[in-house]
Amino acid sequence: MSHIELENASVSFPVYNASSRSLKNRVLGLSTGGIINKQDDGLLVVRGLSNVTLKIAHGERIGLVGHNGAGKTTMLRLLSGIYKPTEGHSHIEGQCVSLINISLGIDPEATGWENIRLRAAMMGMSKSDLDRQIDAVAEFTGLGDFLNMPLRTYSTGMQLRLAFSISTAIRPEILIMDEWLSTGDEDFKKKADRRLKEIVDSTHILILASHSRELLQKNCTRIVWLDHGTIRADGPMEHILPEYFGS
Ligand SMILES: Nc1ncnc2c1ncn2[C@@H]1O[C@H](COP(=O)(O)OP(=O)(O)OP(=O)(O)O)[C@@H](O)[C@H]1O
Repeated sequence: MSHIELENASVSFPVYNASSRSLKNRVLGLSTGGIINKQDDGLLVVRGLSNVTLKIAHGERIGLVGHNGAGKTTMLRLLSGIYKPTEGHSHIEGQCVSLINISLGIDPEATGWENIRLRAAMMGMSKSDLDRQIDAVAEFTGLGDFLNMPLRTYSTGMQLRLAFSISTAIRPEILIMDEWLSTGDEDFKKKADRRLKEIVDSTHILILASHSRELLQKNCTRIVWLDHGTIRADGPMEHILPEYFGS
């Protein structure tokens, strides 16, 4: 059974090249960003998340909301194991795929085929799994002979097709997303939508950070509301969304 637990977890980013002289305490009153602290040694630290305790069980569909800089992306990275808490603990049980930043091509000099292999390796896909799936992934991209060309010769839409096709070839137990990846031209969008929906439906745990009420309403049953790196509210979608967006 997949599950995730955070216990008093914090994520802080030390900032080495900023001056603390111009810092005013009023940053605390701002509606944007995490909390800026000055340590005893004078080092500035931005707290992306502070003391977060959270349990996510098998079957849950979680939506993350909050103002710009509230800590959503930091939380997604923590929940997908990209970040470790700088204080506190995190425990993640289940194979996790994160569809954050998939638009990035990996190596512009490598061909489409090579980039498929690179991304598969980065996602932790085994060689035998990839060998079994690579033809289907290539077919899904619709890129044909361009797969033999270096990525730098692709348009942005073509790069997205490649990234999307390989990133969604796995059926993960935990799926982490920050937007609905509707990419490409009309034709591709339709099949991309279908594939994304299949993955969202089959995953054990979904975690979706979004500013879109409609997207959250459609896909999530529980909402976690972040505010300056802490949890301001956590509860059923029908209760929290009207509170957050206003009814
Ligand atoms: N690499 C970093 N170095 C320093 N500070 C960081 C870093 N990453 C995030 N932060 C800080 O952590 C806080 C939370 O950022 P995060 O990206 O998690 O917010 P968010 O809720 O995803 O915001 P948005 O809705 O604007 O995308 C912000 O104050 C940000 O400045």
